[in-house]
Order: sequence, then structure tokens, then C-alpha cells
Amino acid sequence: MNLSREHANKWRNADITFHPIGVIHSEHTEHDNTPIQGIFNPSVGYVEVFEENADGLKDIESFSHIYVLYYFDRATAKNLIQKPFLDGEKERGIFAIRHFNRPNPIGLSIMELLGVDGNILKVGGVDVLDGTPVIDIKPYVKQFDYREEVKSGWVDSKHMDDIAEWNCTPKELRNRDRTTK
Ligand SMILES: C[S@@+](CC[C@H](N)C(=O)[O-])C[C@H]1O[C@@H](n2cnc3c(N)ncnc32)[C@H](O)[C@@H]1O
Repeated sequence: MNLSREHANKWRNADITFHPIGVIHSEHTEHDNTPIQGIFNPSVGYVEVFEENADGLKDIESFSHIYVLYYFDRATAKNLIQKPFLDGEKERGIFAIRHFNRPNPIGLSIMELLGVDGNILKVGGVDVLDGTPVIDIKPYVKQFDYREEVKSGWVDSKHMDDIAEWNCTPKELRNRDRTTK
């Protein structure tokens, strides 16, 4: 494929600056005790949208789920190869896993929207440390976002379909190979 170099040359090594639109309040203060994905250990928290951005929440209450994008402000490295949680000792490419130590430390969580009170969103399924800055919020739209036939790479070989029923703490779920239960 003969791709033009123009766009790549323009953006390689460029700086992109975002300003947080809000902050997440959660019960999680330590990595080890924070869910590795919100679906495994449901916990409730709050997304405080700064008042100057609150107009952007108009109509959000009619959605049951939202995407919350945030900055992993307590990431400790920018790795291209990393061991994912749930896969024991096996190293994977960072773009094939969800670990927080990534070149651009951006997190993405689907959260259940439990309520809206002015500029405060009550949310479920929080896998985020308390005080994490929020970059963006988007509605989860079944008609846009749901796919019936999917492959989930290395995750497909893990026993995770019923993981939410195992009642494991986040700590117990971390760094374990799930090839067998
Ligand atoms: C595996 S990541 C998954 C996050 C998100 N669902 C995703 O896929 O991008 C979840 C872990 O990120 C870590 N984490 C949460 N908030 C963080 C923050 N503000 N800075 C650094 N790490 C954070 C916690 O250790 C948590 O268990």
C-alpha cells in the first residue's frame, strides 16, 4: 500500500493538549483493590462534570450507559509490551490489551448511568481511581456500538464468561492466568 507520508510527518512527535472536562469520584484509592474492568466488580461512583461544561450534559439522562474517557494520571510507564491482568506471565502488545501503562495513558470505561443531578453523574461499573481526570463522555448507543459476531483475541481463550459470579476481589483477579479456572 502506498500511503502518503504527509499526514504521518505532520503528526509524528506532535503535542496534543486536552483540558479535563471533569473528575471521577470513586471508592478506589489503590491499584490492587480497583476492578480490572467494571463489569467484574460493579462499584458505584460519580463523574463530576465541571460547571463550565455542564451544558454538554443536556439529554444525557435518556441513555442507560455512557463511555467515559479519562487520563490514567497514576500510570507508571509507557510500555509497548506489557503483561495483561488475567493472562499470567504472557506478554502482549499494548494495543491488544487494556493495561494503563500505555504510550498515551487514556482509559475507556462503559459505565451505567444511574442518575443525573445537575453536573453530577451517578455511575455504576467504575474501574477508575478516585480523582481521575475525565477527558470526554459519549453515550453508549446500541445501534452504533453493538456487534454480534466478534473475535476477542487472547481473551477468548480465557474462562471469563461467568467471572462476575466467582465473587473474586479485584486483587484475586489480578495477575492470574485464566486458561483454567
Ligand atoms: C485494566 S484498566 C482498564 C480501564 C478501562 N476499563 C480500559 O479498558 O481502558 C483498570 C485499572 O486501571 C488502573 N487505574 C484506574 N484509574 C487509574 C488512574 N487514574 N491512573 C492509573 N491507573 C489507573 C487500576 O489499576 C484499574 O484496576
